[in-house]
Amino acid sequence: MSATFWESVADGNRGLTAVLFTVWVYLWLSQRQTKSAGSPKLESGKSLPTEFLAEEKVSLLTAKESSSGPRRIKGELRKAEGPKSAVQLGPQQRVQVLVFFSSLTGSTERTAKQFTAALEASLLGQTSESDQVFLRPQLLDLTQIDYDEFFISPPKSTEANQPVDYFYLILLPSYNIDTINDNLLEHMKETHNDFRIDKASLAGLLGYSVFGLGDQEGWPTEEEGFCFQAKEVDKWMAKLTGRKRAYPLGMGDSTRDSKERLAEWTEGVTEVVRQIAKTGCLGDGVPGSGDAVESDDEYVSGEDDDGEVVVDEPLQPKKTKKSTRDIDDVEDLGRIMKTSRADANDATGRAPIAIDFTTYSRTSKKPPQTVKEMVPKSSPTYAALTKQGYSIVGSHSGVKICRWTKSALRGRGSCYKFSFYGINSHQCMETTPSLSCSNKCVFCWRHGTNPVGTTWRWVVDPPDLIFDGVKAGHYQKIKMMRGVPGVRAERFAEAMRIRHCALSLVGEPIFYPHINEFLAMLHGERISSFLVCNAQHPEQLAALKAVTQLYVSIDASNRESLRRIDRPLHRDFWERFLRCLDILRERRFRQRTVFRLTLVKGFNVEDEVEGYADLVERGLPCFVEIKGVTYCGTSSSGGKEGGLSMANVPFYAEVTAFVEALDRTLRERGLGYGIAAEHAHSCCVLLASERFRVGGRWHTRIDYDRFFELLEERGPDGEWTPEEYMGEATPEWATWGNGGFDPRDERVDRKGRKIEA
Ligand SMILES: Cc1cc2nc3c(=O)[nH]c(=O)nc-3n(C[C@H](O)[C@H](O)[C@H](O)COP(=O)(O)O)c2cc1C
Ligand code: SF4
Repeated sequence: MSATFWESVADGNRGLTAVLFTVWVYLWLSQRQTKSAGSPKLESGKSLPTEFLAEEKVSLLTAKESSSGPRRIKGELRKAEGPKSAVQLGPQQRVQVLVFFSSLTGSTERTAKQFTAALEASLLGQTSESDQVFLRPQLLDLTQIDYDEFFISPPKSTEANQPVDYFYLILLPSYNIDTINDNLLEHMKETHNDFRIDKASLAGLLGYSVFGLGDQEGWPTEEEGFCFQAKEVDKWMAKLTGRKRAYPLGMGDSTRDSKERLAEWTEGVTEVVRQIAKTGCLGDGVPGSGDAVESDDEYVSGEDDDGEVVVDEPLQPKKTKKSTRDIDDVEDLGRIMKTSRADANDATGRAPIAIDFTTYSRTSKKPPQTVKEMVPKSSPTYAALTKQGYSIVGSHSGVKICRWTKSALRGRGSCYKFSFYGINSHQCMETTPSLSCSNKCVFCWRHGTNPVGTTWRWVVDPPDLIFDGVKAGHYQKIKMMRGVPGVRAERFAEAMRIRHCALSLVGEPIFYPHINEFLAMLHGERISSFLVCNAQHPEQLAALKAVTQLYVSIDASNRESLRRIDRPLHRDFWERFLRCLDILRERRFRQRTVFRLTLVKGFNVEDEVEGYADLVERGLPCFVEIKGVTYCGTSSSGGKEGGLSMANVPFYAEVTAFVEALDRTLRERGLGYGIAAEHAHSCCVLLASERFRVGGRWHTRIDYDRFFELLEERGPDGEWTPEEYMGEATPEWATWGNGGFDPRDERVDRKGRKIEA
């Protein structure tokens, strides 16, 4: 009874308190509105704009509010509206860059002063180009400012009709002793967690970036504390600004490479600030524009490298309107090509080049009946591919950054080609000049929508259009990684120079009639070429000029198994396949040749070791890569006839057991192979010819500079041997038995959680 009484009193009290609180808030808000309507200016504080404040004790403008009531600071976090809407600068809007620093022993202060002066010269030098006006960048010492004035909400201009937008740059040394850095971090945490303040109260900033200084002699790795406070500040700024990281966190060792690292970071940051001035936003798709996920699992996708992709939803083909145009004579080809490519050419001004039917079959006498685009913009394939993150270039080429490129940018490991051949994943472009191929492999996720054919029957885009387009597409996608948490400024800067090209995305690169010209363009820019073909086009393979590494996919060891797994369109698929192996055999002393085996349990693993050994004996490739198929889906990717499930994905132990059996068989036959390297992370093992073992050590890596020298000296048809561009010894960590994970990076699982070694 008494309990009920006291409960009702308490309830009554709660109700009364709520009413009083509401009345009080209402009064407070009305008072505030009246005040601000009459006074658009800030109530106190100095104006920032024009004087250079480096040496001053800076006491700056503030958003001071009445202290008599709770203050609600509103940020402007925008939810996934698309990048362009992130921040819109009006004409003649003024942009103020604020450079914050802290320093105990003076080096960061010196660096920050030089940096600000350089930034000022650079920014003010180009103001006239844009509608925006850059105010002189201001340097602010974190020991001298009031955090409430800068790290709760952005400062406001003192002149109402002259709005200013702010961009923050923070240069911060790390200290594992108590310093001002701890106060700043504490302030940021409190602001973010303060229920009265919007979680992203700094979202009104144009953007921010952080550069950390540390000392790797005392704190060698990030795990051991190198630049740990800069990392923390970067993280909290991402939260407070609603992910407006405009450029990746930079880090430099003040005793070694800080100048170099800072120069890279400065270049990137300056470009971003300029871009903001021109466009009013952080750039296409930059997560910092307001639509990213500040979490570690943002890039979990159902893809693996090299186009061996399987996704959860099988893509349904839609009926497309059939072209009714027939070709009456050869001259009509030109007319039809012109009309069918009109929109694609508008942008480039480059016309498609003469069609070149690549079938070499003697029986095919009739030209195809229509010439159309392989992947028109209006097609379901186009929609499906772009949805999956592919950029379609012209009408039959594609580019996409693979998950390893993203992973390497974030210091989370590179693909097996770094471990085996020294390919930097963050400098690797994955592309194909032909999205079409002549197989319908069960493990190809595009089954059902991809264009297939035994002959090239589409409009042909010129190689320079493709080359320029895929590079632009790749760089655009790299730039989109700028604001992603964990991206390393150093790798980001390196990634803006493509050094490798994996021609293996999807489709069949040698199907493209001008593949040799395309390769010459790659090599002309010293971009290495790893070309994977499906062993169905022997004539094109025979006509192929030098590539850095030449692959054929070996998806099965015998005719029946290959028919079942690749579902080839060519009736003479097995003969074509064997002819390709013979071509590789001839090439083995001129090029690095590779067999790539993709193991699919239930399809091409069981009882096939002897058969694979026969194929190796026939083609004698320099290397044999063996990889378990990847599957990340919930339903069949191949439809009723050939769908895969998790049951088809071999465990790494099953892959290694297979490799050991194959290795044994090859040894028994005296073929001179051995297990050279592994990358357990991607379920991949490398068998190599003894030709690549020197002084008891495997040398699977490539001397890329030497490759280009040979190419330049002797031309793409020139004679040289793969041994001539053999690189240094395979690093110990990559050799068989050592796992193959790059020790510079941090292992994480698919959710971004750290995996202990
Ligand atoms: C007491 C002390 C503690 C430090 N702790 C760290 C640390 O935890 N992590 C790190 O990367 N560097 C650390 N450093 C290195 C400094 O961050 C580095 O020398 C920096 O450049 C100093 O900048 P300043 O001269 O502007 O203070 C420490 C240095 C000192 C003297
Ligand atoms: S080689 Fe290039 S495209 Fe292929 S997985 Fe590695 S980084 Fe990605």
